[in-house]
Formats: sequence, structure tokens, C-alpha cells
Amino acid sequence: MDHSLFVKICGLKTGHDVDVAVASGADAVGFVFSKSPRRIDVETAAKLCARVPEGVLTVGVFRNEALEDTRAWAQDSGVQAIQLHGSEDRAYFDALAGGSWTLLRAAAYDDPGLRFGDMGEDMLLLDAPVPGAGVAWDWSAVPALEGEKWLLAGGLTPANVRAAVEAARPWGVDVSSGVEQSRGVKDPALITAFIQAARGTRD
Ligand SMILES: O=C(O)c1ccccc1NCC(=O)[C@H](O)[C@H](O)COP(=O)(O)O
Repeated sequence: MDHSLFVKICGLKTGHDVDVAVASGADAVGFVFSKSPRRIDVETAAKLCARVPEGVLTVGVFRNEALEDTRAWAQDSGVQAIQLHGSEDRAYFDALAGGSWTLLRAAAYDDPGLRFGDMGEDMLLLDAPVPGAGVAWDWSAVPALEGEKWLLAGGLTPANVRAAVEAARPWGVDVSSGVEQSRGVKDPALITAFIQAARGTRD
């Protein structure tokens, strides 16, 4: 069992799905603000953030948005963390640092020369090259990230997450497609199953 594994459920759109993720033990919930079947508007994100209890991190997910839009949407929705998935550079990260947000940097696992902290991030998310596509990769090909706060993502499901954790030994995991019944529509039973499987608490 791995009670300490950090688990983030991404791309939530409804209050019920947020409640299920929280009740099932998620450490973080993600809301997508950029182009995606999971995109929600700022008002919806604010309502979803308001029902998340203290201790569970609310994360806004962005990809190549204008800096001022990212800042405004994060502020207006009330997310506690900003996850950046595009070609945002160090200046972009620096402009958001020093605020109250935890910064997550998403990078493709095969990004050459990848090193934790290069963008000043607080957490690194190691993903497949296309985010949110449910595409798995060779999780044993993880760069040296031992001891860092890094999340494994990309094609994880309730069926494969435990093996992936054992192969890659991440600090945490992140999932979207693998807990959906159809693209962009979450399945509450899969959310619960994923969290239990990730931590090895499933029967
Ligand atoms: O989910 C999206 O559609 C998305 C769109 C734009 C930027 C990021 C996006 N998702 C980011 C995530 O955190 C996903 O959970 C992560 O890429 C893993 O996705 P999946 O392979 O579907 O589990």
C-alpha cells in the first residue's frame, strides 16, 4: 500500500465528479481552461473550486494562453495551482511565481535535457507528448527525478496505474482519459477505482 502517493484527477467538469474525487481521496483536482473537450469557463471553475475542501489542491490547466488571461482566469476561479502544458518559457513562469499559486510544469517525458526546476516550477508533470489524449508511454524510461515532486501522467487507467507506479516510482500520478466513460465525460466509479488502484488499496 502507498498511502503517501499524491493523486490528481484532471479535467473535472461537474460538482458530482469533484465530490466523488474528493470523497475517494484525491489530493488534487484539475480544471482545464484551454481548448479541450474538458474545457470549462471561469464561472464554472469558481463554483467547483468552492466545493473543494481545504487540503485538496485545486489546479487550473492551461496551454499556450496569453499570460494575462492565465493570470486573470486563475485569480477569478480561485484555483490554488497553475499547470502549464504548452511552450510557456521561463519568463512566463517567472511572471506567475511569487504569487500565491503552486506552479506545475508539464513536460513530455522525452523532452531532451529535461531537468526538474528549470522553469522554477514547484512540481513537474511528466506526460505523453500530447496531453489529455490517453496515450501511454514507456514508464520505465523516466529521467532521473528521484526525490523530486513529480507526477506521472499519460494513458494511466485503474488497470495499469499500479504497475506504472512500481515501474517509475513517481511522487504522484495524474489522470484524465482513463477515468472517463466517453471523451470529456468522467465516470465516477472509475475515479474511485483509479485512486484505490494507484495507492494499492483496491481489493
Ligand atoms: O485534458 C486535456 O484535454 C488537456 C488539454 C490541454 C492541456 C492539458 C490537458 N490535460 C492535461 C492533464 O493534466 C492530463 O491529465 C494529462 O495530460 C494526462 O492525460 P490522460 O493521458 O488523458 O490521462
